Amino acid sequence: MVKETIQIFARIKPTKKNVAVYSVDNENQTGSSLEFFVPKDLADGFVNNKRECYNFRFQKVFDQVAKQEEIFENIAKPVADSVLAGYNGTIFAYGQTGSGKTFTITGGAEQYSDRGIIPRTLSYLYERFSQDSSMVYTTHISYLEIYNEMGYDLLDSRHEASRLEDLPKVMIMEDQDQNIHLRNLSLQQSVNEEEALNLLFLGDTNRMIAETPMNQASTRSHCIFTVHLCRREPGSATLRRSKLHLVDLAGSDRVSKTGLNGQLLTDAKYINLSLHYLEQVIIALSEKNRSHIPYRNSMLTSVLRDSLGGNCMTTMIATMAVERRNLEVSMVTMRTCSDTSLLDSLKKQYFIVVLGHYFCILVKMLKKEKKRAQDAAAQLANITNSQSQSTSSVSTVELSQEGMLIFILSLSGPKLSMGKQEAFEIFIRDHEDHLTIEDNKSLLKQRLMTSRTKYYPDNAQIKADYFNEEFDPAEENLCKHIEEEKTGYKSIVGRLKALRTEIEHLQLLLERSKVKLQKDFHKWWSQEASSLQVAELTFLYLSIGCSPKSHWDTEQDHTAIYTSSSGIWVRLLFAQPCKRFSSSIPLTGDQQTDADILAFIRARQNLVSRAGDTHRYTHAKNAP
Ligand SMILES: Nc1ncnc2c1ncn2[C@@H]1O[C@H](COP(=O)(O)OP(=O)(O)OP(=O)(O)O)[C@@H](O)[C@H]1O
Repeated sequence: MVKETIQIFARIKPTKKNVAVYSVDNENQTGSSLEFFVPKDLADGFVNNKRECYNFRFQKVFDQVAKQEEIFENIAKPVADSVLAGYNGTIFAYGQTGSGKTFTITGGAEQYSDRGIIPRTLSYLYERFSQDSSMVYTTHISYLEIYNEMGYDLLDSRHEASRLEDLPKVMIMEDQDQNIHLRNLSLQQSVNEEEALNLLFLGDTNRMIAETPMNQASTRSHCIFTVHLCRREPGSATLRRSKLHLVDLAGSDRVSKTGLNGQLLTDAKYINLSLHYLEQVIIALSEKNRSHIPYRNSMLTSVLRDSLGGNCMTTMIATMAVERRNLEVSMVTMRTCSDTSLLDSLKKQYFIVVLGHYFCILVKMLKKEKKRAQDAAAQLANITNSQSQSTSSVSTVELSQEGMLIFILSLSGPKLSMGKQEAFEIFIRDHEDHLTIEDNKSLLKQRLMTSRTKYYPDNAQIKADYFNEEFDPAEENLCKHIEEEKTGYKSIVGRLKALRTEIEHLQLLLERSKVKLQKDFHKWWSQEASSLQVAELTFLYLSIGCSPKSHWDTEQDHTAIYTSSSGIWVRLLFAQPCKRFSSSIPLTGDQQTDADILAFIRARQNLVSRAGDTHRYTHAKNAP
């Protein structure tokens, strides 16, 4: 039933002003293509100094006029059908912020016809249930939000009254068979379309929305609306379960271009990182024979793990805005999406590289031949001169016919034009008398044609012969070496990219740890403050116990030195600044001996430690 596991469509958001130049070709049998023309002198910001024409391929491209119904019929209905047949399915909307992801997945609020994929799919599913009396269907709905790598249940009734950080987080659990279970995510039964829609609306009101420079109501999180379907024949205990994930991904903002900062910037970093991991998973899935799929890198891919690839039907809708100012980002979306789907294009690129390499070799060969032919021509000119000076000697030419022909070839390039061929014939005729050429002219011509075939890659035998005869092994080694270097650099670049991603990940973790540390510190400090008061009292008591000749010195803000009359000193470290214990404070108290004072300090050490470990006695020894 499920033929293609990953299908990628493109949808272009209606735009009235400043539309970029593009064309859609849906007539092609192997898919649709979307071509963008980017003139070099685009005035409003995007300077294109590379190509002018960009072509991307998709399963189908839905241009600006496409209605929601058309999107449902072409994209969502086949996936819903496969879910009804018992397979898992996933539909994503991927694209720049403000490009129409939410409009496509959930729909617009202005008119009934703007209903998106979710309400239409629910409607379709319940209609199909009612038509099929041979099965008993049960549906449950879950609505998960992933915001900054944390999962939240959008159907949790505490959402409205609580802050996001106070809500229970959805945790990913994995059983022995590597099945994913989500703790704290509720599954709510919906017996009809109306109940399912109510759950959708409840979840939508709880979504994380913020105003960004690109979209007034931008979804800052990935939202996964899942229909859990269970069907069985009446009277049978055998259940068949399937899931349909309808995913509205957060917008792929270019942080440098969209002027984000603060929380929005942090959001964007999380969003881009998780989209990057999703992209890696989709690329890995589309590669045949790939054993490891990196699902665990992000929460999004972990949650969708059992509904991507394999028997599941995965559909991606690349949404894009085609205003000229959005062109650069839209092209990133297209590049991401079209590359992931059309792995063939990678193979084509590889073929082009190989071809390019072959042409390099060809050019080198031609240069060598040209040189040989030039030498031969010079030799010929010498002989002709000496012929005209001495007519008695027999005319012999050391020039190989091959070299001669190649000389002519080098004048014209691989395609010998008629003009050049005539010139060649005239050249032969003029010099016929001076040449001792065994072959006649027609044979010569025939050889010329044979020689030319060497320059075309279609005759493997000739090519092999030629390479054996003519190819310089040193040059070949050099080429090999350069290729190896190139491959080495490519793998280094790949590793660096992976490292950058890793660093970004670590930075996010670091930021999270910082916040946690700050929280912990505040908690610790409030407890500490009360115990400090006890410690302070102890210290005052200690200072009263000093003899008049002894004194206190503040060494730094947090340390003070007590020096006794006989020169015994103790350095004390305080959690709070202790300026007020300077020697100017008049000391009162009993005349105690140094031994008394040390015994006093020792006796209170436990007390002070118990008071919060704020005072630590670092030294207690005789002064030098
Ligand atoms: N095909 C469409 N037809 C009419 N209006 C559209 C279409 N696509 C998008 N819009 C409108 O464009 C605006 C932005 O769309 P939307 O909120 O769906 O973008 P988004 O990609 O989900 O953005 P974000 O990632 O920031 O959440 C909305 O007002 C929406 O109604």
